[in-house]
Amino acid sequence: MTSIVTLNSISKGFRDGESFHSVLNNVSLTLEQGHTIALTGPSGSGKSTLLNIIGGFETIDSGDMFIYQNNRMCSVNQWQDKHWSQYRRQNLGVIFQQFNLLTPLNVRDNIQFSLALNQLKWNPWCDELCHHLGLTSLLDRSVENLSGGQQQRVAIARALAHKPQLILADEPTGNLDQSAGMQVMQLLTDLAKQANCCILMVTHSEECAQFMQQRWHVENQQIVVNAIDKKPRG
Ligand SMILES: Nc1ncnc2c1ncn2[C@@H]1O[C@H](COP(=O)(O)OP(=O)(O)OP(=O)(O)O)[C@@H](O)[C@H]1O
Repeated sequence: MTSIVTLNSISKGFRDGESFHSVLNNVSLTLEQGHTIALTGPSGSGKSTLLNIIGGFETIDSGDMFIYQNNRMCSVNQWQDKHWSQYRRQNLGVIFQQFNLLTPLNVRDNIQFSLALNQLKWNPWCDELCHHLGLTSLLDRSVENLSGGQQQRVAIARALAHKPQLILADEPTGNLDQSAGMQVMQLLTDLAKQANCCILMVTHSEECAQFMQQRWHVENQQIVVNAIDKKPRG
C-alpha cells in the first residue's frame, strides 16, 4: 500500500489577539492510496483545519509533512506556492458543500477546465464519469440552471476527471436532501474506487460516514483513528 500523505507530530493553532488557540497538537497520521476516510468531530474541533493543511491552504506550526509526488515522498516543509499549485493541480480533487462551479460555463467546460490545468484533453474516462453521473445529456447545459444534486454531480466529475490521488471533500452532500445525498455518496465512492483515489471527507452525517472505510475523529486537538462500524443497509 502506497502512502500519499504522512503527518509526523504536526501542530497547528491560531493567534487571537494576545492569546494563542491550539487546534491540533502533535498529530501523526498516514493517508494510504485508495483509502476512504470520514473526518468527524465536534464543531470547531479542527476538521477543516486538517483538510486545509493537507491541501496546502494552511501551514503547520511544527512537525513534518510528506506528500507522495513524482514517485517519491517529498517533505513539504520548504515548499513554496508554485510547488503547492503543482501538487493541487496534479494530485488533488476538491469537492465543497457549495459546489464552487464556474457558473457562466456549461457542464462540459467545467470538467474541461480541470483537465486543461493538467494539459489533458477530454478522454474516455470523462465519458465514463459523465455516463455514471447521469451528465451525458446535460453537457451543454449551463451549470447555473441545474438542480443542487446535478451541480454536485458536476463537481464530482470535475474533481475526478484528472484521476487525482486524493479527493478532499468538505460536507459534499450538505446542501442535498437525504436521498440525493446518498445517491451522490454512492457515485463518489464507486468512481473514486475505479480511479484508485483516496477520499478524505469532512462530515457530520453518520449516513455519509458509513460509505467510508475509516473514521478519523478529531477531539481535544488529537485524532482518533477507527474503522467505520458498518450498519446493515436497508
Ligand atoms: N484562519 C483562522 N483564524 C483564526 N482561527 C481559526 C482560523 N481557522 C480556524 N480557526 C479556529 O480553529 C478552530 C477549528 O476550526 P475548524 O474550522 O477547523 O473547525 P471544524 O471542526 O471544521 O468546525 P465545523 O464543524 O464547525 O466546520 C476553531 O476554533 C476556529 O475558530
